Amino acid sequence: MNLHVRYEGDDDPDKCTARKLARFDLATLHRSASATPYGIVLNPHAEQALSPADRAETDRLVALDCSWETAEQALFEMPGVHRALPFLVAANPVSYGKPFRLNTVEAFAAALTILGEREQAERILGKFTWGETFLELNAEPLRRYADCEDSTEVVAVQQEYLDAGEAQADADQ
Ligand SMILES: C[S@@+](CC[C@H](N)C(=O)[O-])C[C@H]1O[C@@H](n2cnc3c(N)ncnc32)[C@H](O)[C@@H]1O
Repeated sequence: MNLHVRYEGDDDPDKCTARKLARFDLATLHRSASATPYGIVLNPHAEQALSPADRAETDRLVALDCSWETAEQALFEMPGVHRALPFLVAANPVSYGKPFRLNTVEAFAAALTILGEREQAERILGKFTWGETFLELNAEPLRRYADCEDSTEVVAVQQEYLDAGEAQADADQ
């Protein structure tokens, strides 16, 4: 799939995973929403979860690279099919262990895996020392999401992980 990034440029450029992908010609950066092509927009505020059914939409994936402080709903206003990623855990050094808080390359890799493009997911993560850890940490949920038919099934699988997390938190109290 073709990877596109609406690049806001307000995060540490040295740690920016989108810039690194672009340096290796693995993604294309766009400086404005209007310059960003239509695609499946990876948007944590979206109402619908990404599922394998979205493969039929387009062969373009779009992420918004900005700091989490500015990642409000309004910044995501761009044309496309907006989808949230289901429960997955970050493996990058900035947000290690945090659910839903993936960086750009992790979000692309998760989406590619759910959409059946596992090799491309491995290729982009291969540029980061911690990249393989993301696939290891999330091996089971990624496999299960990729086996789902549609968004309703993905949400049902996600619920199992959320419930398990709550039960663990209760047991720890
Ligand atoms: C907020 S930026 C932070 C990027 C970071 N500066 C970097 O260098 O990778 C991460 C982007 O990945 C995508 N993303 C992350 N978590 C997501 C989720 N749970 N659902 C949908 N998209 C997500 C979104 O496009 C989001 O804007």
